[in-house]
Amino acid sequence: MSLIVEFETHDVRFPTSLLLDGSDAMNPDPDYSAAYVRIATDAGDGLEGHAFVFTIGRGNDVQVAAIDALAPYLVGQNAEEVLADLGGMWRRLQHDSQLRWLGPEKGVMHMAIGAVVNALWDLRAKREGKPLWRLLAELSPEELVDLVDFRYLSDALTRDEALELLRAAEPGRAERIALIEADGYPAYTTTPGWLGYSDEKLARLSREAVADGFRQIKLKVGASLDDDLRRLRIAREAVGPDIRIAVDANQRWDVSDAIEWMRALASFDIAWIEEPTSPDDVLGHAAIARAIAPIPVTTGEHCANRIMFKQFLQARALEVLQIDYTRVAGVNENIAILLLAAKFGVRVCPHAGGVGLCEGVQHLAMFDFVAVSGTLDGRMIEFVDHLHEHFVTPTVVRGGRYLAPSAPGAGTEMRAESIAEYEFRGARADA
Ligand SMILES: C[C@H](O)[C@@H](O)CC(=O)C(=O)O
Repeated sequence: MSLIVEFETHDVRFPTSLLLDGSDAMNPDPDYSAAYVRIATDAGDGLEGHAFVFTIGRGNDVQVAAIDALAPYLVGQNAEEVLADLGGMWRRLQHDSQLRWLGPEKGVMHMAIGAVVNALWDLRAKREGKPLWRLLAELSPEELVDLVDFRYLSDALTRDEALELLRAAEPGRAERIALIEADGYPAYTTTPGWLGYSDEKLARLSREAVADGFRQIKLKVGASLDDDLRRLRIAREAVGPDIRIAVDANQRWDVSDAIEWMRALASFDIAWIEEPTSPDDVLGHAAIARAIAPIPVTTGEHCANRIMFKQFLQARALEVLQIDYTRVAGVNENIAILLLAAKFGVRVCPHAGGVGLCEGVQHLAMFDFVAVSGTLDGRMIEFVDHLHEHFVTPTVVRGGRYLAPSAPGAGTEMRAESIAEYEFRGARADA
């Protein structure tokens, strides 16, 4: 038996100068940051759980403080019992009445629970000697539904319906594991699309993306309609008619603006419009989806929890669902969201535009293919080409596809040298 004895956090911030000349319409100059947590036991095996919440800079100290507040729930606990019942641990943290008061189930405390849950999954996968996607994909349907809290979901997805979905997907698991290991998982890239890039850089990166095997690129939009029209002309010219171009407004518009703006861009054969308005506005997304059909509407990177995703699906307010590795309460909640998407027949294209998100979310997408949806149709994981060098097992994307991780763990362990170099020690910057 071993105990959880170490619970260590770090405020890690990567200056924007490392990244790009301005990011998107709502985050013009972000420092990519990680509110990082490391969990260790006294097992003496040298194995640790590492995870983080992705933030964009000045709020990272607040997020770290929220994670620190969870230490008393973990330190001193029997590690084997905790890792054997991660559904129970998630529900214990999520149902805690005092933690719920800081939510419920949204915001920095919800994401702090997610970081702790994800770090425990990283540790469990290391102990089992498997990449997380493989560990999850080999759990039985009964083990998988035990990970999920179906409270608030039963009007859309019951435990029995989830069991039925998972059992129906059991045949072919071995073949799909082999397929993922042989061919990887499709990716698309946002690398050409950041708002601060010159027209020349946009055209060059778009051509390079096609040469690298990507079949879809994504452009940030929403700052200026004239600029968006010009940039889409340049991108379409650079990639040709067969490569898909998605656009992302990062919550910039009101509903009527979104409809008007997207109608102006429709002639460029848009693959999807991402975050057209507030991530809390389910009915707004539904109105936009109806008005601009057949352009698909998508959201998810700021969707607070499985209950919000449920409503987006019930209202037919999105046609593509974008899970995010650190926005909700960890692997368990993301499994609930993947089951909801499968129930409603909605394709999942995970968000990954941030530090470490590619490394983490690839595991969930591969698990979904093997054990939940059983399909790759129209599905792809976002890829952004920065900061992977700071991870012990960085994402590998080749020929427009994520190669299946083989190293044990969740891929979310940062190199100690990077944490030391980019640990934020200053005073909190002026708001
Ligand atoms: C600030 C983040 O980089 C954000 O722009 C990422 C994002 O919206 C995406 O990758 O999509």
